[in-house]
Amino acid sequence: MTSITLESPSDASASPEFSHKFLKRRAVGVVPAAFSGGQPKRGVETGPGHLIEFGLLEQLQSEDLGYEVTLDESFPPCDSLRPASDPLVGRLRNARWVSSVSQRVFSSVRDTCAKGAFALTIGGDHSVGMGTVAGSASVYGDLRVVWVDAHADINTPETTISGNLHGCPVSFLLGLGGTTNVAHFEWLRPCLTPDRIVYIGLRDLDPGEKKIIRSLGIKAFSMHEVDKWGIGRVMEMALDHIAPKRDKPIHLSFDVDALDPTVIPATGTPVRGGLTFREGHYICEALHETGLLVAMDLMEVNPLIGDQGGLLQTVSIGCGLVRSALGETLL
Ligand SMILES: NC(=[NH2+])NCCC[C@H](N)C(=O)O
Ligand SMILES: [Mn+2]
Ligand SMILES: [Mn+2]
Repeated sequence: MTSITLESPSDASASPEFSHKFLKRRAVGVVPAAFSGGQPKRGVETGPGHLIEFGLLEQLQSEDLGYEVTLDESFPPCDSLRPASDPLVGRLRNARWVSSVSQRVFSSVRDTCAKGAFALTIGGDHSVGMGTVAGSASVYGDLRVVWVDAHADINTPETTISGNLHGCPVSFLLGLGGTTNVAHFEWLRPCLTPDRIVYIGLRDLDPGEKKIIRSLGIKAFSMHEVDKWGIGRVMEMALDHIAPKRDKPIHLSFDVDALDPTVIPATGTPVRGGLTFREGHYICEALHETGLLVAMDLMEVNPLIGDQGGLLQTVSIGCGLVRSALGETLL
């Protein structure tokens, strides 16, 4: 991995108080997953650039947070890995392209985790979630996943209606419904079990996805449960499910469309009735507090959706979610 290390504030290295159950260093490795091939709307591949331009990396290095930040600068531009021909694989669109980019994300996340640093992936569409989670799981065998999303992204090659792979990464991670035999994805082996993932924020599932979640007994807190219990109880119950003794490494895969479209307008598949600004931040804060969080994805920021004001709001809130997951507090 070619990468640059941005200069850190001088006092950052001198943070002897850094204590984390799994990370070895106060360091973040950032993968700018500039990719749109998992869905049809262009623009989402420029999400990482906008987040970085808004100052995300500097914010993580700031005096307040003090991380050593390394950007994977060699991450290829969106279209450079696009194959000349990418015929449908069954119903799946851009399978070859999604596979090669996800594999690239996989290596970068794996390398960051292997160094004991926090792996932050910014996207980019959520199809590469198969690479991020596979990458952290390859280092942390006992990984748990918190998937925050309006969607379950658990369609299989058989259940998908759209054929868009950003609706499928979880089924690949679990090895469901023929995913282990899809052309081009030979590199990806199942690395998760249904009891090790929990969903928060769901509200727009395809019929086949509901069946899968019910039949596998996957723990899911839809917006109904968030309304019923409040986000505080939901986070306690979610953690009790995946890490009752609070001793397992956790990967947070955060699709910004989990938040309400009034909060996050610049995203490709908005669904009304979503999480509030504070609920989104609370999820990140509560996960940071566990001292178990080893990786985060912030996905589906699409700067081409909506107006300039909505873009600025989306990007600034996106950065805030990452800062919360990395320890920013209100007091
Ligand atoms: N990462 C996302 N925004 N996923 C949206 C998926 C929508 C729909 N369930 C599909 O499979 O096409
Ligand atoms: Mn989504
Ligand atoms: Mn998603």
